Amino acid sequence: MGRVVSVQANYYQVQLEPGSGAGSNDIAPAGEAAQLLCTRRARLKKIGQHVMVGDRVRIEEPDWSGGRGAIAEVLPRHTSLDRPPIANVNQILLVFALAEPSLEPYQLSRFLVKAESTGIDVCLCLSKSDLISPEQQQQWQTRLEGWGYPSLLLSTCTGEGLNQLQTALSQRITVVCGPSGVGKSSLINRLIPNAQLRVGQISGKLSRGRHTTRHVQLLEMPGGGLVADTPGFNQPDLTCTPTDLGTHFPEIQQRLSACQFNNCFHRDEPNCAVRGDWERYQHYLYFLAALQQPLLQHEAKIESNVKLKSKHAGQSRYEPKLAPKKYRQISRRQQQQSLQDLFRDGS
Ligand SMILES: Nc1nc2c(ncn2[C@@H]2O[C@H](COP(=O)(O)OP(=O)(O)OP(=O)(O)O)[C@@H](O)[C@H]2O)c(=O)[nH]1
Ligand SMILES: [Zn+2]
Repeated sequence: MGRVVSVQANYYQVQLEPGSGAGSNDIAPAGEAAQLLCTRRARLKKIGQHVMVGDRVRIEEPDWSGGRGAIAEVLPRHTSLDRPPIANVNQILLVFALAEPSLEPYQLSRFLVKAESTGIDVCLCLSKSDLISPEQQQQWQTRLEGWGYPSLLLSTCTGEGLNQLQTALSQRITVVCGPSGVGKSSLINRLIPNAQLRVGQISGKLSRGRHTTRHVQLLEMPGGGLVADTPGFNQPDLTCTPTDLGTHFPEIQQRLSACQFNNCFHRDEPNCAVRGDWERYQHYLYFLAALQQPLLQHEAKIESNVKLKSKHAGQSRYEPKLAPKKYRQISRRQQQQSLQDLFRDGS
């Protein structure tokens, strides 16, 4: 048995589990490499079984001296991420710098919502603690606790928090993410000395890091556990539904039992207990509006193509409108116009 730690074309680098295998030929002889370069059995191709980084796999016919093998089976995945494409991740390490680049609350919120929407545990780290005073550090921590997130202070310069980070990463599969230039690669390099990930320089004026991290790869921690670096990106897109958005805010979850509605957007519903003066309420409203916008457009399109038909017993249903004669098709401009009217009426 082993774990796929990287994929290149049709080859899979598999880290072997210590002492795995039943027959004598299945057990790696002492002193042989702990990784095998594997292909995927034709049978797996036939059934459309893909192999991802993070997959736990069974290897057949290992060639110990050549360092080769063939993947015969992919075990069921516990989780599966799209970006980066990694299976069985059980922790997201979200890294934000306290300075250089400065911590933007909306941006952090967006990353938190995105991370929560995967359903995977989130561990929040505040890096470059050496750049701000202990009082300021404390202020940030207290503020983020108000959001529902304890945070770990880190610095690769002073070494603050690195032992705790090592403990947090051991025995788990962790993906490290966050904006560009916050020090993700530097942290991994400190924890895994032979990782040798490229560390970018903050580019002068913009205080933005360069995108220097690529290739999806799981690296083994000295104390156990696997970790993947990801390229920094500054604005993750939110893909959850407006209805689900509230479930990604710990503050809303805390207040939910007091809300009397089960389909509430906590916006202007009367007597909603969630609406209120908690700090991220404005973030919530902002994201909600952004998520609802495309839906409104979609609904407007449907409504312009159907009409509501009343049926007996108070029932009604939508039926397609009779198509206008071909030569009298309405212009795009008119269509736009009517969509805009709909928005005005609806708002
Ligand atoms: N002051 C200070 N600087 C740091 C610290 N950690 C990293 N840096 C610097 O921050 C810059 C960016 O570091 P990286 O490790 O490349 O950041 P990254 O998050 O991997 O960046 P991307 O690969 O672009 O996503 C480098 O110049 C590092 O030397 C820290 O703890 N304190
Ligand atoms: Zn409510």
